[in-house]
Amino acid sequence: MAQVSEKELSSVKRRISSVANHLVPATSGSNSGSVELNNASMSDSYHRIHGVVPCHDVVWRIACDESGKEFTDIIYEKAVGEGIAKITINRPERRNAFRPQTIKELIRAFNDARDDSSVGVIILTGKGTKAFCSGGDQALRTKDGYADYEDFGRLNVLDLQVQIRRLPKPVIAMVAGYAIGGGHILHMVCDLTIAADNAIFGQTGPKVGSFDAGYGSSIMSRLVGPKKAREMWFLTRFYTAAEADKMGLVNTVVSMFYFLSDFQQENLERETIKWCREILRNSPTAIRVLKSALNAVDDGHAGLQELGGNATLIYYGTEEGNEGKTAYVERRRPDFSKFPRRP
Ligand SMILES: CC(C)(COP(=O)(O)OP(=O)(O)OC[C@H]1O[C@@H](n2cnc3c(N)ncnc32)[C@H](O)[C@@H]1OP(=O)(O)O)[C@@H](O)C(=O)NCCC(=O)NCCSC(=O)c1cc(O)c2ccccc2c1O
Repeated sequence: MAQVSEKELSSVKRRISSVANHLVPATSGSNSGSVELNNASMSDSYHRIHGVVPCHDVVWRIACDESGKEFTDIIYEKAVGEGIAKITINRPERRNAFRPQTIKELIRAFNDARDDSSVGVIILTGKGTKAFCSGGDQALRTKDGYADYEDFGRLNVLDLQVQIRRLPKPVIAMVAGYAIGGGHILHMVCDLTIAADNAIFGQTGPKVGSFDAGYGSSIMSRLVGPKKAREMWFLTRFYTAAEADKMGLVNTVVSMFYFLSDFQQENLERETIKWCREILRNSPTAIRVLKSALNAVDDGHAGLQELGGNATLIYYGTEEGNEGKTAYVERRRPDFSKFPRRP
């Protein structure tokens, strides 16, 4: 039998390792999390340079917006020393169903996180492990929407959906328990969804006399395909996290907890933070433009406007753009002759 030389052996090893580097773990949701698994198995120069994503605990600090008004229906936090904001719907006794006040507070917190240049990623979640959000508070439903402190109804969750969609930073839904009705739509309009293994997804609209014929239908159809979207809306079934994963409704499923010695540790947030940190290592402008590009076709004119706004934003930072403004301010004719007409 022919002997294999050291050189041939090392060449085979290199090729196997190169192929292995392109494999993603077959199962998501291990306790160690997909990011760690991927990185651990990769030894190419890209991974040597960028290294593994840190997994130390995050320290949360309560945040407020510029109004300084306290939040009652949500908890708004920012991670100390990291670009992560976390917004938690805080009505666990109602399975985190929202009322108009909840939505108003969510809009305020999302506005603040958008304007805060130290924030690069926003997590949306629900208090406790039983529900992410169970949709509109049915006890407050009126003939014209949902009403709490006012004597007219609102459907202001629609404004929140648009806000999340247009927000130039990634929004990650961290889902434990039920994501139902308007709550299910909220997770769908987020850019990514990290689900715990106890998560349950579904629409109830046609059972409780409601429907979302906007993003709730169109984005769902994009995510799971037109047939599955019809199934979700027409039959109003609930789906497990594993089923949602298979349907493309979520990015990954992780076990809610893991056990370290005798202690039960929170795993869902740990994994979500890893995803945040991985995003935060990347170029914020690239992420911003990509988010608008990924939404552009589906969002029509509004989508194009968002993408176009990003082009203007970048152009303002160029010498060429600046020449136009400077010439105007100096009351002279602009000289664009030095700028290339690229092929
Ligand atoms: C989510 C559940 C499946 C959970 O069931 P479980 O058995 O775990 O818990 P309970 O049912 O006992 O609930 C505990 C407690 O919470 C109250 N609660 C739960 N969800 C709601 C809710 N959405 N509104 C009001 N209250 C809620 C429940 O009554 C219990 O209270 P107790 O006092 O009895 O302890 C299950 O709870 C469930 O199916 N919930 C209802 C889900 C639902 O139908 N949501 C509404 C869909 S419609 C919608 O969300 C919606 C909102 C909008 O703003 C729109 C705007 C524009 C277009 C469309 C919209 C839209 O469709």
